[in-house]
Amino acid sequence: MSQLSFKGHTVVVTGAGGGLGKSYCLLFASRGANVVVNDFNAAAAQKVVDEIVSAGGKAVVNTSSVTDGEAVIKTALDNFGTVTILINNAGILRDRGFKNMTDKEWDQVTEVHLHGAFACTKAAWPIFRKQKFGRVINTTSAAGIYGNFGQTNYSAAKMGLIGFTKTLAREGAKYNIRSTAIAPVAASAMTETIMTPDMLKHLSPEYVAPFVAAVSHPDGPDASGKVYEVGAGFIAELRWERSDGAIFKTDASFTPSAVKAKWSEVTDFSTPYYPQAVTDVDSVGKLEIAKGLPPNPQAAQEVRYDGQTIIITGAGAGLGRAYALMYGRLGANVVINDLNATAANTVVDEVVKVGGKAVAAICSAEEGEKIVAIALEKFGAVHVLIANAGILRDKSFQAMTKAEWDIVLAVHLRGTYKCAKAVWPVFQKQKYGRLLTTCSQVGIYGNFGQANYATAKAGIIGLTKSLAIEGKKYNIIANVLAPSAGTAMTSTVWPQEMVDAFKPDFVAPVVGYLTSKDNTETSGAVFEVSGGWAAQTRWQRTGGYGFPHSSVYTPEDVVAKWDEITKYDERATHPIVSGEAMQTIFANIGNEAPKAKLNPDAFADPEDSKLVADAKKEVHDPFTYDFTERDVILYNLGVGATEQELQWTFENDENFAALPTFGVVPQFPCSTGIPLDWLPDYNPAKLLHGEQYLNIKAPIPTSGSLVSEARLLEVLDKGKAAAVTIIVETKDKTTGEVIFENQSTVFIRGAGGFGGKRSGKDRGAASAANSPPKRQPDAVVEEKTTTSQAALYRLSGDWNPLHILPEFAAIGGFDKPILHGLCSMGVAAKNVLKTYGPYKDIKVRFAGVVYPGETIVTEMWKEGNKVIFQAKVKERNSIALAAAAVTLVQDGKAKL
Ligand SMILES: CCCCCCC[C@@H](O)CC(=O)SCCNC(=O)CCNC(=O)[C@H](O)C(C)(C)COP(=O)(O)OP(=O)(O)OC[C@H]1O[C@@H](n2cnc3c(N)ncnc32)[C@H](O)[C@@H]1OP(=O)(O)O
Repeated sequence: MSQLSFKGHTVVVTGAGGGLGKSYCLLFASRGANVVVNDFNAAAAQKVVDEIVSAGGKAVVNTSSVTDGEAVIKTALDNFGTVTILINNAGILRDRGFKNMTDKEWDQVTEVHLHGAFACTKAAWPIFRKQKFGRVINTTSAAGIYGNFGQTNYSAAKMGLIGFTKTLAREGAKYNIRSTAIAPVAASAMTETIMTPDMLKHLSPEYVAPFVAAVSHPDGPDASGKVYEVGAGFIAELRWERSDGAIFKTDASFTPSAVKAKWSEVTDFSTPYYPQAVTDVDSVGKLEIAKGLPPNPQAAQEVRYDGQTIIITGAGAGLGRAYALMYGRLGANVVINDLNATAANTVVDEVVKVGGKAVAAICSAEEGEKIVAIALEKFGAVHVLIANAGILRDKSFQAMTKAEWDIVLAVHLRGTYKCAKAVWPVFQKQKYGRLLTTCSQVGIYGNFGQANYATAKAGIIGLTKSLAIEGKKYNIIANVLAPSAGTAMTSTVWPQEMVDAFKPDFVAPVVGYLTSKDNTETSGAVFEVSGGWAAQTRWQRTGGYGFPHSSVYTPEDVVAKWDEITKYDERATHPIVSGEAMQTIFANIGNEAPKAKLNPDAFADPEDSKLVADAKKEVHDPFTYDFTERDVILYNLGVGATEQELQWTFENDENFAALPTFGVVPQFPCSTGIPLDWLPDYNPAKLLHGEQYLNIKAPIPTSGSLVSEARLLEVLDKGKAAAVTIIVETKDKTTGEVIFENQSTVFIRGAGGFGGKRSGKDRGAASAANSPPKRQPDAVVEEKTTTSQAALYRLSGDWNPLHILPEFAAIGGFDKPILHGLCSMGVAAKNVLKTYGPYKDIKVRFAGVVYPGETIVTEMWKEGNKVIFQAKVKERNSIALAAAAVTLVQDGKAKL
């Protein structure tokens, strides 16, 4: 494809004085974009601008804080009149174990990552909407996706940005504004300590930037609302995967003990589902099923809370109240936190009535220390924290005020942090703690009009996963619940009958099991729960694509490999911890393509037209062909070897071998992978195989891994047709030894007349005319092909429909499907081998078609160490292979 240009685009990159940000700036500028280089460090930003300007690009510095998004975007408007792409890249780290983390360290990280991204995006948003184009790239991290030790603040912020991205994607869709989250892996202080400098160079930001450019381009792939891990040339997409879950009867038998009895069903991913939005669950249907079930079976040992103290924030009503009553019934001491004193005190009385003990903690959920102090004073310990308090301030992103953003993040995310922080030392000291935080499907999938809420709720997932990791050795278990229930909060957005049907009581038992001492295994997990249904939600990651490290991949390469990057097939995985995810990325460091021996300059030709010269410059990915003896046998059968010839058809024969012309097979996908659609009037149905040259440079293995690299060698303009020759070198993947060289010429009827040269260079044996001597042939062998010959030969990798589909053959001008040229060659070459012994190279011209079922007559003339041959179709007395020859192996020792 042609180069993706960013001419006319203005890209704002935050935190661009070095590392990833700088790399983005250089790439966008090199492709014609105007760039705003934002960084606190004026000197660093200026250096990037200087580098761009001296290379002929356009860039300006901005040194504003990202929290002053207006000022950042204003620089773009003042200098370039608009902004089209915003890359929220600025970030800081304040790593610290949770116990010692200060509020300041928490706040600084959320300030830059979350409030910074909000402010810059908010300032760019109206411009994006007005011009009906915008791209937002938010920078997340594996620490946010999977959690990480010592990074609760960073994990929360980074996961928050995923919720933010997913919501922006929904809100921006109708204005052609796309938002994508990427988790880049690039060399950092952390990786420097565990990797050699040689490995680090493969983790350079240049292995991330082309991906960002590709998904930012107007013609780039649509990655809106999606999450990617990118590093070391490896790219994979992530999505949420949900278990089918378990359904419980919603009556008095729905207890934590019932949940315990069915827990393996909740976490069973054998029939997974891939929700896209909050609405992707049939809650009503599930509730109906729940109602019709028999009473729930209970676990043999009842889940109880006698003597345990539970703190519940926002417990004056709704879910919090339902949890409080459940814990009370099971013998717990419950601390009822709420801002509303009357509500809290009422719930205290209710808990006492059902058999528990309770105390009210009347304060904001952000006052974690105060709540914990009340718990300790009254009950002497805390065993469980349920961070449940929450508010809504829904508004479209365009209309959302900073105050609305701030308060929702403060109550949900900071409030959860503060309460967790306050109980943490208690939990650590007693080496026991159960923490349940409250997320929402909005935080998981994003939702229109809830950018603040989605960000806060997603942030809670990141925080909780990190807490689960840090808490492990202290027997602290932390999970996240995304409940749906009719409450005062949901009543503002749900119809009344839904509010009535989805009782908070139908969520509480799941909370009761997860926070019990009976749960010793499940930690760091996310659950969706509503109306008697409970399911687990986890990340699924595509097998991804790793670009080889022979050169840095390009945005165009990303476009070309998009299907592989985003394909969720059997290679997809479910990483739980960042280490697992990183492994694949680090593994790609070893993905070294064989050093390019095919020097592109060697094929440059002053007589080439610009069209051809440009096409020759394209670099193509190497192709790895993994094969077994089965592939060898299949090929041998495809060119007519029989069960009588066990050396070719039985893998345990002591002389088992591939026929020499098998050498065309490993390279075939590589040579045919070179695009030819740049030729004017290119029609693949009009393509015929014209000539083939194969040079066998080493013994042919019968299984293994071979890597082929292809380049355009020659393009000739035959007037009515184009003749294109491709050269391919095939090496053993392990040893690097060259096994084959192939030169394939295709003849594309109707694609000539583009102004190229007519005659090619002398390529020695590869282009020799090989005219048969005037005498009668020295040997003649006849072989009848079968009518299924092409159908069989296809299985060796040439899937061209010309050989099987009558309709396609008709477009190519044939009455019926024709035989593969390489199949006719294989048949004739096998008969040359049987007559004269092994050879080291072979060249043929496909002069006329053969139909499956026809008889191939091979006529041979031995001339020194060469055998010149031609092949005719007996039934039509027409030439099929001309100008053909092999060079015999002198010592005759090669293994057949
Ligand atoms: C890289 C990927 C590689 C592999 C992809 C392959 C995919 C496969 O699935 C496709 C196939 O297997 S197709 C089946 C095998 N091929 C055939 O059956 C083609 C048979 N040949 C023909 O029909 C004609 O020769 C025909 C049509 C080719 C030419 O006939 P005419 O149009 O009559 O040509 P003519 O007037 O004789 O000559 C014009 C100029 O072209 C040169 N030329 C002729 N035959 C050629 C050939 N086979 N290969 C290359 N060049 C050829 C002539 O020399 C002449 O050049 P100039 O005018 O400069 O003298």
